[in-house]
Amino acid sequence: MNRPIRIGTRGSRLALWQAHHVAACLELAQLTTEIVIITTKGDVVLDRSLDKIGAKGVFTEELEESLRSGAIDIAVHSAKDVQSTIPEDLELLAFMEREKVNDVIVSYDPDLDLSRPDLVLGTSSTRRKAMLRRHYPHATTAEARGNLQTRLRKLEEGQYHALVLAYAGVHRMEYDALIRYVLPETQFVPATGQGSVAVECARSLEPSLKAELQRALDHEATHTCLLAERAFLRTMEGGCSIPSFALATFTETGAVQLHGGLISLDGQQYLEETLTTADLSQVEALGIELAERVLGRGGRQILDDIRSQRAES
Ligand SMILES: NCc1[nH]cc(CCC(=O)O)c1CC(=O)O
Repeated sequence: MNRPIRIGTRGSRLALWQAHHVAACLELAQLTTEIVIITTKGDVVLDRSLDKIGAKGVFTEELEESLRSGAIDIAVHSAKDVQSTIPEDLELLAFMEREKVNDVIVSYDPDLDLSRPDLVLGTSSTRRKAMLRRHYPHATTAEARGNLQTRLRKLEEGQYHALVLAYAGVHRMEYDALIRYVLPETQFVPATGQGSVAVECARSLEPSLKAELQRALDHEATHTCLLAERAFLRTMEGGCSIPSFALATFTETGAVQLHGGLISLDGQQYLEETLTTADLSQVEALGIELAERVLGRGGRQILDDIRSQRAES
């Protein structure tokens, strides 16, 4: 191809890091690139928490429109922000090698004491809020919307003692020096897709170009894990506003282990399951099975409770 690959991205610093990462991988494969910045609803509406904006794909919709119109060839997302079901005419072409998956606690205070009774932690994620209620019941959580830089400014202004964030974003933005604790991924199980970058394209993109892009960008082990996690998420009918969690990893013998579940908003009910398959063609079935078990053991009730609590607020 003799014209540059047009890479669509949101304009936040983390999104741009991801887009430049994609561009660098494509240039290694002798392709030329051009980055096209696209503003999404999630970037504009900053005064409401994500579960109140409600719509699926608040960070992805405008990018998907640009794929359809041909204004861009590929769209780059944090894999975590990609809805569990994407439109028929689009496809996820690649999942890039995953960064460390953990959530971390970030603070300007090097002596931050997590046991202080008046602890205020900034987060807008329903999963993190619920997990914090479970593991740090003495802590209060406060909304922390906006991009990483905005959240860090609020932290610096003293709106919270610390923020709970994904290691991947903190590291990519080079704020490692502010990390006070790395939360164990067995307890603070990450959101589906956390730490990976997803690359989306139109199904109609030229097949030979698709194959070339995939060779340059896709990380097979990450892709396999994300298929399991995303099948789980789809079956949970979740979206980012439901406090479900799932993490797939490879075992030493090359099998895929999926650990996932659901937590109630108050952190009181916690359902988790772990399933393993050595047959890598069955990882999506593994995700579906895990979600069905969680739903059957009381997860359906937790989801109904969350829906009725939301309807009241
Ligand atoms: N929902 C926002 C979002 N989407 C991806 C990341 C972090 C990087 C990643 O997981 O890929 C973040 C911020 C956060 O959760 O701290």
